[in-house]
Amino acid sequence: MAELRLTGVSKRFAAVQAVTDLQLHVSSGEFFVLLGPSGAGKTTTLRLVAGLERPDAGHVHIAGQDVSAMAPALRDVAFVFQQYSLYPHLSVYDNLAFPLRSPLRPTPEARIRAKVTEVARLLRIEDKLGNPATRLSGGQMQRVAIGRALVRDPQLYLMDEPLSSLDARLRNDLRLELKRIQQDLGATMLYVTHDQTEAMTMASRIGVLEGGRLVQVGTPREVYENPSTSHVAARLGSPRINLFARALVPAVAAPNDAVTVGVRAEHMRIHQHSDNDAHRAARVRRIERLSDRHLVHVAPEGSDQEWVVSARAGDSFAPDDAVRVELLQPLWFDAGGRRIDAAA
Ligand SMILES: Nc1ncnc2c1ncn2[C@@H]1O[C@H](COP(=O)(O)OP(=O)(O)OP(=O)(O)O)[C@@H](O)[C@H]1O
Repeated sequence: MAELRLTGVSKRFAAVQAVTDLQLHVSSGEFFVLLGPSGAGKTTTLRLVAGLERPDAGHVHIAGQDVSAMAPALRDVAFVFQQYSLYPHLSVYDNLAFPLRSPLRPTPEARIRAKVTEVARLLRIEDKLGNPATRLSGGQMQRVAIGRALVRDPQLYLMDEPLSSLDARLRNDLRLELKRIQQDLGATMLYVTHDQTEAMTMASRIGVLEGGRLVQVGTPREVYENPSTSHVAARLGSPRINLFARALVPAVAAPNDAVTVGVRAEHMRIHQHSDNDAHRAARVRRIERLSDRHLVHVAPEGSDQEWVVSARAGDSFAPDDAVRVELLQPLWFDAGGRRIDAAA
């Protein structure tokens, strides 16, 4: 497995600047997740690494070698696309064996059989090896597509939303399996998603892309706890962070330039009997009962906003209760959405 380095990589398609001056270092054995909304430049970044696009500027290094001008087939990367692209006339076995039968990598049949069997077992499709690829469920087809990348031992795996076409249950299962497999193999992974749960649970580090620029890189915890912008704050976490105007909480001490406040549901506390003016008066609207906690939706008095507050399952609230809400860990942002230190 190898490290990946992008330096000053930019790519434009006609009027669209898809990625701008990307600096990115993925260490050997790291599971690096590129997270961002549609159009942020995630797929373009993967395609630049795979060699399916040429950068207008900058360089791509894999294992210390500058591959910027190298043909895709010579880069020794395995790419899994969003939609499974299997050979329908071949069996599952032959689909999995296909990359090993490439003239570029002649492999003895006995070795192919061992590898295909091992990967089929990892992905729990051993009993499907004799099936035609078309006689599989969507989830099984996507497992085969992932398996085709895993049978090889490339320097780098590139995965473009490989789980997005699957139903929620299968996505959960495969998320855990992929992470386990990546750890077992010690594989270097560059993985694209717009699903924050995938990013939070799978990544060693996350890079948040917005408008073709990397706006923050860090461990899931760092990015969650210390987002550099209000956009990044909104990208991670479920329920979504509560973002509102600083003017809505005038009694709470704030840095001078603060325009927007972000407070996560678990960083708000509801008081049923409080006369502390720093706690914002609000009214309960509705309660979502989850197994381990309740999400209480409250409206600050005199506003049309709704905040979501996480409360213990034992706490009892009812719609229309008059309450006060304490902000435990507010994050402050300036007019441009940039984070300001609470001490500023
Ligand atoms: N071949 C192309 N020709 C023209 N424009 C392109 C091409 N490929 C990508 N783009 C544009 O570049 C921008 C980035 O696209 P990209 O596919 O990398 O985004 P993404 O973050 O992967 O989005 P999604 O999550 O929707 O796949 C978009 O505005 C897209 O329309």
